[in-house]
Amino acid sequence: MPPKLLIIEDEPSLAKQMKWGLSDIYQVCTANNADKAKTLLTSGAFPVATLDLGLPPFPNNPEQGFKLLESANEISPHTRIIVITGNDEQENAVKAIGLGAADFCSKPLDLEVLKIILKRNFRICELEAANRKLQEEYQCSRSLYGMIGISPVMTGLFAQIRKASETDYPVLIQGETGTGKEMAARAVFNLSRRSQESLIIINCGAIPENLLESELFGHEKGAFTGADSRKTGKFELADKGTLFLDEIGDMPHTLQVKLLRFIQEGTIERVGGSRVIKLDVRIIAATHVNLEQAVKEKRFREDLFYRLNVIPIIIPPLRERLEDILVLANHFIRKETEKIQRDGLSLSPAAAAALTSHSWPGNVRELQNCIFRALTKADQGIISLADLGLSNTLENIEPLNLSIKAARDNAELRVISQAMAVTDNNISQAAKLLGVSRPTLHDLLKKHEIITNK
Ligand SMILES: Nc1ncnc2c1ncn2[C@@H]1O[C@H](COP(=O)(O)OP(=O)(O)OP(=O)(O)O)[C@@H](O)[C@H]1O
Repeated sequence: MPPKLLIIEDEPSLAKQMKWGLSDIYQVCTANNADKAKTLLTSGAFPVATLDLGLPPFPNNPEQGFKLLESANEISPHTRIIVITGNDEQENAVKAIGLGAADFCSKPLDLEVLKIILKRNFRICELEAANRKLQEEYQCSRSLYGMIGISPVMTGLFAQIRKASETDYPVLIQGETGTGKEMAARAVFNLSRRSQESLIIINCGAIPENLLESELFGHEKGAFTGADSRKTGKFELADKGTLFLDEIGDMPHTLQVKLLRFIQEGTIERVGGSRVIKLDVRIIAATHVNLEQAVKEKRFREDLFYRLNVIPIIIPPLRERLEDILVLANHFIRKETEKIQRDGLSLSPAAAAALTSHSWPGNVRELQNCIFRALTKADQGIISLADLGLSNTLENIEPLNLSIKAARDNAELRVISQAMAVTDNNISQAAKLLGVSRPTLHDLLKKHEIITNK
């Protein structure tokens, strides 16, 4: 389909001439007044529009055109407006550009000149659209509702979260402590059609068993000693919305049965009550324990596990996504320094290397705390190795050599040694494997002081 062009022109003969001359290149629509132009622009369907500044009710005055230009910038900010002005109205053209017009073309119109201007502006529009798309994709692949990650596993995880949010099925998020399970649950909720309703969060591991039941399902007045009024449980509070059951692995067996019943039938009963209450709640559960193992050990009901695990989301520990560590660290530095208005702090190379070689048993939360702690210690503009206080990794860090040359030399040495090993020091075969000539390999062997007996 040819791209759409809007011609805003009140002079019927000129509009007709332009339409006739441009219809074989563009899908041309015309508007002979500002109101009609605004209505058409609202669709956002026109990458480019031409605008004759003199519009009714004052065709000899450019003010109506200027006003429309300003509104067009708001109604359809991506439309490039080409202003059509009289030859002797240079001032108006300049003013129009100042108000946001992309270009101008003088009257009397030379159709060939207009075609060149249009072509250029349609091209710019295409490039701008492609750039916006790239930026959106880039942003989407690096973060999702505050979750940062550039590693392939994290970008894959963002895609999984988006998919999960399109349905109403239960989601089971598994991952070590501090990996971002709650963040992932919030992202699923925020992206889902239920995002305007409540997200109710309960940590099943933090509440004693006897209280957890009434916290979740509510109780009737007099249900037990001390129940002097009726209590609405989290399930009812989450009606139409989402219930996030954190640390589901810690849920006692008796409550696992009640949860299973809810998932199967969509109903609950309050403690001490006999009324069956039908609810519409999406369940997201999370745990740091290996639930499959817990099922094997009969600590968790197998049927409930399968009911919850309809959409499994597994968040890998930080040590399995090393690419994310510095991105996260810099994110936390930026976020915190903005808060405390202390710009320009950055990690020293040694500190950066220490962060990537630490094993992070506490995952992202531990990294975040480590950065916050370091920020309180860092003076001047640098966060040093000592500021991080990662005592257990310090001894393991070799003196730093972050030069590209050293990295290349290391890689070179490694592959040459491997090639020589697999070919039993046969220079011709090794050179072939490495994709270099024999003399080059000889030079490289000399450079790396690799001694061969052949
Ligand atoms: N990908 C991420 N990007 C930015 N911040 C993150 C990311 N993952 C985790 N965090 C931060 O790390 C901390 C821990 O995250 P969260 O509470 O979601 O983890 P969790 O797995 O639910 O932890 P727990 O197992 O203790 O319940 C939070 O402060 C969160 O903001």
